[in-house]
Amino acid sequence: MNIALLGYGRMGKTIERLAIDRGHHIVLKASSPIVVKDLEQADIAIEFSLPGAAFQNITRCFEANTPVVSGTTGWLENYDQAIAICKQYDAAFIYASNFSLGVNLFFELNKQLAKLMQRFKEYSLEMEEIHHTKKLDAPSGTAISLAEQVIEISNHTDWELNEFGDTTKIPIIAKRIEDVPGTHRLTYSSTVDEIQIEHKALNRDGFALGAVIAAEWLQHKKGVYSMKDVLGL
Ligand SMILES: NC(=O)C1=CN([C@@H]2O[C@H](COP(=O)(O)OP(=O)(O)OC[C@H]3O[C@@H](n4cnc5c(N)ncnc54)[C@H](O)[C@@H]3O)[C@@H](O)[C@H]2O)C=CC1
Ligand SMILES: O=C(O)C1=N[C@H](C(=O)O)C[C@H](O)C1
Repeated sequence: MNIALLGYGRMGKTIERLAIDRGHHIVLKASSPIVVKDLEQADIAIEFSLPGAAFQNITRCFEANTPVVSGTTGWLENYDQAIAICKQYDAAFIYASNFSLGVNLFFELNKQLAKLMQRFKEYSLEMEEIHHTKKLDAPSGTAISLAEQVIEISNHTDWELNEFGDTTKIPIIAKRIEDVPGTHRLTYSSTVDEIQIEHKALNRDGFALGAVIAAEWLQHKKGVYSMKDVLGL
């Protein structure tokens, strides 16, 4: 495939390496806003940029009828509008807060555990996410996805960042430590014990490989999909 990389930072560069290993060609490396014409050589776009840039990049792809895979976090207040534009142009789109196989398996584990725990009121839940100090958004997109999965199943009504006061809300503690690629941990605590699940990324290759696999899967499709569709979960 001819791939346009929209965003050529830590993720863009990792995706480039893995995509070339899989026999693909990089035809665009964009680090600033694009126009429709920039996409004319591309079979697909992979978008990992900044929260303030993602919506415009994604909608340019819809206008160009270039299928787009996006992993940028922190822009989801515009997600519904993006989906409407995707449908208007009969385009193709996958967004995931986390493209790694491991985190997508962890999402399934999280839902199963939340279902099991919801009857047992003696346990309270808290979540922790740890990322490198260059990360712009908090909490992470993955932490928000995990919280939304629990909220759908349990009596929690919302999540809150670095606050513990309201027991109806899931506290998410966001820590920033040099060079950490991404760790997510959920802890159910009672007065006598703790049950904990954790996903720890060891580097960025899992995120990048998942995005390339999603792009290969999306190439000849129309419509809006998720990593659940790609992985058959
Ligand atoms: N969904 C997933 O699996 C993952 C998502 N992410 C997310 O991906 C995003 C990017 O992460 P990193 O690569 O670590 O960030 P980064 O800061 O290393 O790279 C972002 C790049 O976007 C460029 N950029 C700025 N404006 C642009 C525009 N208008 N169009 C295209 N590029 C533009 C910047 O110059 C920069 O090089 C973040 O939102 C992060 O949270 C990161 C890892 C995995
Ligand atoms: O910014 C990052 O680095 C990451 N961002 C994603 C998120 O916000 O969940 C995915 C991964 O944890 C790395």
